[in-house]
Amino acid sequence: MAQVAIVMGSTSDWPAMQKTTVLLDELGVTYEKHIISAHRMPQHLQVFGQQAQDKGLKAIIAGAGGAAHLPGMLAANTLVPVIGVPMQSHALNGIDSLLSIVQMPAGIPVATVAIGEAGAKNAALLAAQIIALQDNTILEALTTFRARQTQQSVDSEDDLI
Ligand SMILES: Nc1c(C(=O)O)ncn1[C@@H]1O[C@H](COP(=O)(O)O)[C@@H](O)[C@H]1O
Repeated sequence: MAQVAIVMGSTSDWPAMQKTTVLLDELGVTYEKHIISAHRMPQHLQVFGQQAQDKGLKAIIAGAGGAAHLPGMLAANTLVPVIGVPMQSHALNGIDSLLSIVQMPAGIPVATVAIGEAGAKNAALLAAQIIALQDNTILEALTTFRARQTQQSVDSEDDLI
């Protein structure tokens, strides 16, 4: 049983969304991956959302680009927290994706992260932090991750010439 679902509107989102899996693997968070488009697969989306809680999912990471309705429509169909990742689009550089995801009407929240790969990485960390509220193993993995990240930043000073 996976703790997190990574959902994206298209396989073209995978290069950025794959960044989530690297971090989830590192932290020991289990996940499943799906292509589900609110536009192209509306019935699939509804069924997936309605089954998410019973499957035991603790968070859903949803990446979409352009008119990015996927995260909001998933959130409308479940009480599992949804983290939306705006994909970098060609036409508008991801501003379209960002605004589509972040500007949810009051009542149906989507936790929105930054555009592209940085957002995908933070989505994984945020999902892990949600799970860590009730899972000490993931809490320890996050603590180690933070400590290592801090040390790398401290050490990076030595690279300055
Ligand atoms: N935003 C959505 C949705 C949706 O929100 O339902 N479904 C696909 N897409 C997005 O369309 C972009 C182009 O997709 P294609 O590359 O398949 O044409 C992708 O970034 C995808 O997330």
